[in-house]
Amino acid sequence: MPLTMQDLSGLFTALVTPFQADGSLDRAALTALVERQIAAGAAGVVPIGGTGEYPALSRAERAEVVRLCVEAAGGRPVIPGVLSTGFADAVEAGRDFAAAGAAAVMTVTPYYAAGPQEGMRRYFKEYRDAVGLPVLLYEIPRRTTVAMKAETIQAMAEDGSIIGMKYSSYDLPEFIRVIRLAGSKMAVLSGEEPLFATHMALGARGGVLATANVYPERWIEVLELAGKGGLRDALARQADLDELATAVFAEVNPGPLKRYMAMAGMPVGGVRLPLVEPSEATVAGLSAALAAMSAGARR
Ligand SMILES: O=C(O)C1=N[C@H](C(=O)O)C[C@H](O)C1
Repeated sequence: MPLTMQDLSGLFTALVTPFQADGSLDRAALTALVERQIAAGAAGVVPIGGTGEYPALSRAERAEVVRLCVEAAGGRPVIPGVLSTGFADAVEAGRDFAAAGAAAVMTVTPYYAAGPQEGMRRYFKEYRDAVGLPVLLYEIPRRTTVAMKAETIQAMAEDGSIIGMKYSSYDLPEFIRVIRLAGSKMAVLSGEEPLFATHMALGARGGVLATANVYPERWIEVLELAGKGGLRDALARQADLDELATAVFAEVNPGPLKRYMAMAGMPVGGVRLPLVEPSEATVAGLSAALAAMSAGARR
């Protein structure tokens, strides 16, 4: 059965891509990471997004990562990122991932040569028809400079181009407009950790979160509190995670996150160029966040 918007609820972990000391894929660490997420109750996993370093991987490595995630996910949906700049490469990647067993793809708005809103709507309509997999729109203006209008997202949902989207933006008024215009036609997932509880309270059905690599259970707690209308309790439960998010996103993700994972006893190797190891100041922030999370675990 193809994935539908009803399947897009709960926590989806934006997976890092573990590397060995020589920079090659660490297949065993990736398998263990996926199994940990599924055991914790994640609804599915999202490999090779920004957190998974899509731009730094070869075509063959991306397909291998998807295949390994499908093997380890025990039937839970694997929804790989497609971060190619334009149509032909994005279609090629989507077809590779379909062959590797992906349940859907999370495809970023085309960037560098982005086009107007109507061009974006037509792009995703043709893209959906070309890849033959359900598609989630991935909007992240801070990385792409592309911001979608709620009306365009509504049109994309109504013409069947998308079954959902990851909303990675701090524009809360537009988020509310997306929920109002399109929230009954496709699933909105939050991609902004500091806004996650608020997005849930405003109508998101779940999230695609990077720090869930380390703390899936805590994010599921926040999700459940917010989903039951307990926004204040959800925000309180999220407080330690907010300090972690500030430290993790102090530099380009996933450099700080991978270092934090090593500090937390989950070694996943380093990042590939042009990303570099986090600065001393960022590591100090990560250490403070780890102390706060450890203290919070005892509460
Ligand atoms: O890889 C992802 O999916 C995510 N990427 C964003 C980023 O790297 O900026 C962050 C978001 O939490 C998930």
